Amino acid sequence: MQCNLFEQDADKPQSIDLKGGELELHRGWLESDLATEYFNKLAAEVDWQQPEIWVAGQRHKIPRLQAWYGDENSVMEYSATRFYPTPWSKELISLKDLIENKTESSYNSVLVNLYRNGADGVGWHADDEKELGGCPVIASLSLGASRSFSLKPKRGGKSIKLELNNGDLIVMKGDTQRNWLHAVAKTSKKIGPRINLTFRYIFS
Ligand SMILES: O=C(O)CCC(=O)C(=O)O
Ligand SMILES: [Fe+2]
Repeated sequence: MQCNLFEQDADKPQSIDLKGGELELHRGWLESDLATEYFNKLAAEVDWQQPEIWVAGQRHKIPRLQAWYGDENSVMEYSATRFYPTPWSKELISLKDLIENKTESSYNSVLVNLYRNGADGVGWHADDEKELGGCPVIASLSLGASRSFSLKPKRGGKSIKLELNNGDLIVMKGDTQRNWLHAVAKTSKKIGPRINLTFRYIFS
């Protein structure tokens, strides 16, 4: 068995080695009781919507619920739809402040997704909209049920799968959005709801 020469520092994120991308993983960044408290508050209070998008000439409801919060000027385009942010709630601004401190980056908006069960997911995509700039830092917090988060190189090659649990925080940065796609696959497993928050900085 190979031993780790360095003691894991609980405060230090794990760096996932992506060729042409950077990903930080902060396991259990929020302690599980606190993460569950945030989950419950957000599930009840977020202004959940189920937007429709165009896929191959047809309108479809996205397979999850979604909401967009942020500063007034952080307007976002996603799958040919414009999203105007709802003003920050108390919980969301407190999470934003904590995550800004932790990740030493600033954010002016957050996309919140609710995966109601295993039938909800998000297909392969990159968060590479022009409003996010060339090298976006995207901080992604997971609350509630565990789900598999996958990444695969745009040019083809091996994919990477991470199980994201209640309270885990990942940060995608550098060229990750330029070179990699990510997804949360649907699953037939009987699982409960999960909320994911991706904090972003929108240039307008
Ligand atoms: O739910 C997740 O972990 C990812 C969500 C995502 O990729 C997005 O909102 O752009
Ligand atoms: Fe994404």
